Amino acid sequence: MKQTPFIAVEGAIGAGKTTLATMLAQEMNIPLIKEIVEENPFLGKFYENIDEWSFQLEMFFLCNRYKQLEDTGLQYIANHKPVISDYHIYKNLIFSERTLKGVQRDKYRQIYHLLTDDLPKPDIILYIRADLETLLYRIKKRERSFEQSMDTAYLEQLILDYEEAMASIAINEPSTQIITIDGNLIDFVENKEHFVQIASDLKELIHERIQHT
Ligand SMILES: Nc1ncnc2c1ncn2[C@@H]1O[C@H](COP(=O)(O)OP(=O)(O)OP(=O)(O)O)[C@@H](O)[C@H]1O
Ligand SMILES: Nc1nc(=O)c2ncn([C@H]3C[C@H](O)[C@@H](CO)O3)c2[nH]1
Repeated sequence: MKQTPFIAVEGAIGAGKTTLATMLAQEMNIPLIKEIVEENPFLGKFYENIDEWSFQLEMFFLCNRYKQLEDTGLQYIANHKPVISDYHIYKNLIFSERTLKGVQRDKYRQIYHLLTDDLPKPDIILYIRADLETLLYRIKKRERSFEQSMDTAYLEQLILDYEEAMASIAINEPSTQIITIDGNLIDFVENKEHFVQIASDLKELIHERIQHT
């Protein structure tokens, strides 16, 4: 087991991944690998017409994350340096299995495995589990214009897909440790004690992993 962990923060849209990953990177003084959102040319179009734009959008996310994680592997993981990201590569499949259909979905799956099977995978996932009401509130609060017309059913389904995906990782990748955070009750933005607790649990887990190396 590696001593220097690769940590990923995950959760459905608006769960607080970027916020928490940024706070932890600062607290632990480790580099942050962050999703590129603002420069994404397809997101706005995608939310207007999912069927029309899903393939371009999913491929765009996949290519960007592939490049980022390839660089992360070379720069940090190969040199045993800890790092935290605000996503797990697996989220590409969580989304694409919902948004793509037929031949496009089959082709995407093949490309996904070709590109990602040998990429570094996180040792620890911080999974922020939040319900529909919480996510809708945060998406509204964040005010990204293209997300305001998001179909509630899409988000509701995504919450279920995330639950399934985390359960599947827990079974199929037993070396990956998942810490689940109750995103409805734990407010690491407004409540300092909540953040301190998350950081302390994470540090303890990292310490335990080192002890068992
Ligand atoms: N625990 C929390 N309590 C209160 N507000 C929060 C919490 N976490 C995040 N927020 C707020 O919710 C909004 C969404 O957070 P953030 O952008 O970190 O989510 P995300 O999971 O990275 O989103 P995306 O899936 O779109 O990448 C932000 O305005 C953030 O300040
Ligand atoms: N379809 C689709 N596939 C992805 O892999 C993916 N990753 C993130 N997103 C959406 C959620 C936020 O609106 C916004 C920022 O996270 O982008 C995605 N949408």
